[in-house]
Amino acid sequence: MSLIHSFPYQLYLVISEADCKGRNFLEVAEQSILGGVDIIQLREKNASVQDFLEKAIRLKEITDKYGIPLIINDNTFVAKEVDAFGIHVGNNDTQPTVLRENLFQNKMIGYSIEYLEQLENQETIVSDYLGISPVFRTDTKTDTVTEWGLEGLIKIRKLTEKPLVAIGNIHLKNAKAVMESGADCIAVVSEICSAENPQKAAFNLKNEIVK
Ligand SMILES: Cc1ncc(COP(=O)(O)OP(=O)(O)O)c(N)n1
Ligand SMILES: Cc1ncsc1CCOP(=O)(O)O
Ligand SMILES: [Mg+2]
Repeated sequence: MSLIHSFPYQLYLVISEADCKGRNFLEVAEQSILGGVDIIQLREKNASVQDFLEKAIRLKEITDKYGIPLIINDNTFVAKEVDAFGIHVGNNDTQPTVLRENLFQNKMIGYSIEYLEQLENQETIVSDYLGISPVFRTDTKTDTVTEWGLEGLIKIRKLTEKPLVAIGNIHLKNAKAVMESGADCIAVVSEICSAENPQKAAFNLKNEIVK
């Protein structure tokens, strides 16, 4: 299957209220957009469905204002309710083939790669981009399988033409090396959500990776 969506994004913010450490996550999101973030994923792992939905509705007002795509993590109900641009799923979530057949035909689907064998499965084929997860081990998400490293990323780049979103412990100092290893886009949580100045953090990252 050819690509459903093109992927003209280089800087991807993955955000939750908790990751913003007491700051207003909507303000962090807006500042990040002003700094150069191209696409945002709302990833609320511990919120109730109602709370997740309310957060998504408020965030969608901001992403719509700036024409930035909003991706919802894991939750198909929230993604449909807010008419999100897309959804990101991993091995323990509803699978991309099921999403494509049911209600997500025209939405962007991101799929996490934790095992090399996944590159040959049907889930990869129907997905719009692959999350290389994680490139480097991170305290932000500890239930991970493979730390791909730059070597793993280089290897995956040779095996697929799908857009690759690298995620996991990516910061200003290693962002360029990650892009040079074959990523099309870097995704970050803490580099922006924990930054003293999220707009500046996004701006600096974008400047570092833009080709
Ligand atoms: C861009 C991006 N890549 C990978 C992930 C991880 O997704 P998943 O493996 O489903 O883990 P959780 O995020 O659900 O904990 C991601 N969210 N975004
Ligand atoms: C959601 C996710 N998926 C793989 S690693 C990760 C968290 C990345 O967070 P950080 O950018 O703070 O390392
Ligand atoms: Mg998931």
